Amino acid sequence: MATELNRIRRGGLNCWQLHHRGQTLVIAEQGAQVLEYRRDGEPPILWLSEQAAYEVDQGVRGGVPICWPWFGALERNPDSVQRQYQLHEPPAHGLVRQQPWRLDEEHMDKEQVQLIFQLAEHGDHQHFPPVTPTLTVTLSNTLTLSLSNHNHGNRSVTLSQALHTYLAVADSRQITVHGLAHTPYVDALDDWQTRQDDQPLQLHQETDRLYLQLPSQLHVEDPLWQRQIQLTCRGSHSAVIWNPWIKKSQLLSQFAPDAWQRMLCIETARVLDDVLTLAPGESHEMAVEIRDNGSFQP
Ligand SMILES: O=P(O)(O)OC[C@H]1O[C@H](O)[C@H](O)[C@@H](O)[C@@H]1O
Repeated sequence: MATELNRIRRGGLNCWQLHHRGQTLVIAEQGAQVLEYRRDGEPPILWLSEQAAYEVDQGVRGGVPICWPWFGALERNPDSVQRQYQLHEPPAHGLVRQQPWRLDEEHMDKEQVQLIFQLAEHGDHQHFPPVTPTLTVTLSNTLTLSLSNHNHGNRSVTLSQALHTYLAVADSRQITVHGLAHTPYVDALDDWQTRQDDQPLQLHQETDRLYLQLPSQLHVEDPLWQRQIQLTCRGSHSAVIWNPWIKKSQLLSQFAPDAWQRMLCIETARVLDDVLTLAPGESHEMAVEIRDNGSFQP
């Protein structure tokens, strides 16, 4: 099929659907949230909840929500991030997941398509720092998401952020994540203690870890789907790995009780010691390339 970009509706949300080089990508304007990424005839690369609600003012469970200008609970962020906001009940994962974004630029050729999204109503939000976030989505035979920030104010700004990537897996109990051994992580489920493993990660229970000092490449081996997904990161040395497992799944919105078996979040981030400080006039780019390497030798 030739390259095609169409405006579509998913429930109450305006979205863009892109077909290019045997791949399909769907992006909601709300939150500039990538919802789907798949190769024709193959299992999806990104996980999207079968219970997803496509409603205005509600983040969609799955795909790649953008967490910005803080990640997770604001009170768990370093003081340099927290002190910039005086909010009564700050929402988890910042301020832009439910905001309208707009497609500002599109560039297409035979090799790749690039879509550039900007926040639509940046100036109207009194709590935003003087920083413009931009999401650039590049689809070649891989998907690259790049979140850039430009400080247009006259004071330094510190923020935390994440591309909260939900990967689809055949069975989360069977996968192995390479690249995490000997890397310190903060375990959000164990009193925020710092730990380290000497083996590649395999999941046996609820997992919520903030890895620091990461290498630029991680690999997810999925023996049942006989494929390896490679994540290559730029402009980030931290990532959050999350799977809610059995009990927590029952508390989550838009999440089937057994959906934990079909997903794993690897969230390219700037968190904890890796938060991002931008001087006036400074810009920064954090990107993740998601590549399906196909089959691998176990
Ligand atoms: O339910 P949400 O606000 O989308 O957050 C979903 C998850 O995001 C991250 O991975 C956090 O580390 C988890 O603690 C959190 O539960």
